[in-house]
Amino acid sequence: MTQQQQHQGRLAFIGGGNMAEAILGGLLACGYPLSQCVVSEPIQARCEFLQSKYPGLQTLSGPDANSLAVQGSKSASTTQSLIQDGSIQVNATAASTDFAPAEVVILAVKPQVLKNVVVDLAPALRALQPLVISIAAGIETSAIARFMADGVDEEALVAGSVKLPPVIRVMPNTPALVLEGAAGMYATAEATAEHREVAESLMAAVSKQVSWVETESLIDTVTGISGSGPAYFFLMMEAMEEAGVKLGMDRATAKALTIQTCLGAAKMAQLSSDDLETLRIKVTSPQGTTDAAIKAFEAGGFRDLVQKGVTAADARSRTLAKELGGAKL
Ligand SMILES: O=C(O)[C@@H]1CCC=N1
Repeated sequence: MTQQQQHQGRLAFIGGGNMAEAILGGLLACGYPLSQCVVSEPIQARCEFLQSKYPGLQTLSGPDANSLAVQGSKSASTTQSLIQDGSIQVNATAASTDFAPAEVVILAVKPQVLKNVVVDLAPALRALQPLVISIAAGIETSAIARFMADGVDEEALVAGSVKLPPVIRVMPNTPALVLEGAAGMYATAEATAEHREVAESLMAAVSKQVSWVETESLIDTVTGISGSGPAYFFLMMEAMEEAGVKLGMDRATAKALTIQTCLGAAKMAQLSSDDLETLRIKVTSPQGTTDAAIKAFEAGGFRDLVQKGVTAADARSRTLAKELGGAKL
């Protein structure tokens, strides 16, 4: 049994966008049971798309969809009545409308709506104590804890009479869609070793690289490197394709050569025991063609530019944290 298959508990995805789909698709590809997954997604057309792609998947849409996804449905008749009163639509095969409360809740909504979503779910989360995994960029675990504590006396929290669920923050990236993701993870002190293992096994289904960071601020740096990173490589590839076209090559050839070069370089970097600098030097004959290109890049301040780009993403992640998580409820 692979590590990815170890945890097979009830999973609730809150938000059914690209990243949720990537994680779900990867888990199913690794043998995770479809009947254990439920997706709450406000856009009905998106639910239908997910249903057609993953036949039998339970998707929920409507005002109570998030809490139903977390709390589960005690019986098919409960679900039926919810459909009849029009407040919720449950798309599932009749046999699987009865589902248990979530053991893991994956918060996969845009950072801008995370606060409202978590505040709405707060009583259910406190009652059920699932492992909460957030993939929202920029929202700190302390903010998520504050949203989950909505309406609770500070004293009750301090005294421990009200407990908040453990939170693990993940910054995945879109190559997860093709099972080649890279993810950074941060766990709060409340998360146990078992919680960490569950979160890691879920993310490992779609990520070839899963790295834990010891301080939460490093999640902002993960965002600057691997979260936003695919776009940097796409930009580089766009520029190389364009350069080929300007030099007289047809676009399709320039694109294909660029993509395979990027893939080949990444694979070499991954498989070789040489460091990145040595790999570069091995391609670069003295006074040769690569040497000419690298000199042009260095003269244009390439490294400094990359530093600036990564730093800008890191800084934006920190600003998002202040904008979206900082305000007291
Ligand atoms: O650009 C963004 O805000 C998100 C976070 C990392 C990748 N995309």
